[in-house]
Amino acid sequence: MINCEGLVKIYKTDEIEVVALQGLNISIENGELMAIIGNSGSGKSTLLNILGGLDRPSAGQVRVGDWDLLKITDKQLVEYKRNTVGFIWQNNARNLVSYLTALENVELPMMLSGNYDRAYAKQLLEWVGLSERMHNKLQQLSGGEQQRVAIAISLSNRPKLLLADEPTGSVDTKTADTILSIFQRLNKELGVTIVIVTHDLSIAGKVGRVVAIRDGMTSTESISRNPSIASSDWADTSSGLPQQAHEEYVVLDRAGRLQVPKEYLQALSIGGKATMEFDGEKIMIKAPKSLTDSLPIQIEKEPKTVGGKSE
Ligand SMILES: Nc1ncnc2c1ncn2[C@@H]1O[C@H](COP(=O)(O)OP(=O)(O)OP(=O)(O)O)[C@@H](O)[C@H]1O
Repeated sequence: MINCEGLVKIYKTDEIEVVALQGLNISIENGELMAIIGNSGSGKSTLLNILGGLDRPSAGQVRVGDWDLLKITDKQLVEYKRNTVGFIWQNNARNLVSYLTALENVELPMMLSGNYDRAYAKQLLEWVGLSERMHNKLQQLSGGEQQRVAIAISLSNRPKLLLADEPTGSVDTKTADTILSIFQRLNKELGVTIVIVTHDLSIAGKVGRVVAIRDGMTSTESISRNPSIASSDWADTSSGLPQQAHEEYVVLDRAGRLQVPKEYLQALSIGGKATMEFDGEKIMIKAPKSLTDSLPIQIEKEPKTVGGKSE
């Protein structure tokens, strides 16, 4: 469904350039329910905005289904956003109208895109557990209920891909669990591919695959052994993900490059250089033997002499 290779995004402002994605690789299968985690500023929202057609990539390859998002024209991008992708944000006020009912809110984008279908709008609200509240005005609904309306709206164009940026960021744990169950159900019943960007490790632990982004590149990937295990049974790993349920892998790009966590490098005082050994089974990266070796540039203490003259 999604394939990004060497994806680069550079934001240019008057004075500075920010490299938000620096050669990111990721593949997401059709029908997957997965999460993307990473520290603030690591490039998660940038990736999601590019996949959602809200932002343009600077270089690299990014494909969603048959669409090539690097080469897509502005006109095609409108069609892509209308037919292929649905979006959910943390701040749902962005796509809800407070003086309309829940049902009218779902019907509105259908009318605007010329695909009005009242039965389907009702069906969507049932799927998100709001059949009893669909005639209530938005302002009469709780934050969690409003977020569920936002999920229904995101599906109103029958997208193949659903992108959710911190969908549980402003709700309590119980509501977050409800929202995740809705995603699981939609994923299973509609077959829609769902990508969730989240800081919430308990959410991340309940999906099939979690990809961690660090400094605009994919760093590690955790694959669920058994997604149905309750998160409270799990022990934490260094990434904070449930150990018994997820197996963590480091991600290598095509050229064999990988990211070594800063903490590991700092713990061994590895600077610009390291030694690497292969013993037939393992690859070991170690700090250089002397401190001088670890400096990025080696400084020669004695000038070399050639034919009696200093060089
Ligand atoms: N429109 C923009 N103009 C300039 N720089 C930007 C813009 N949007 C994002 N950035 C920069 O790009 C980098 C990645 O930002 P991004 O929002 O993708 O990170 P994030 O992982 O989603 O962070 P958070 O979890 O805080 O939302 C950051 O350094 C950010 O300051």
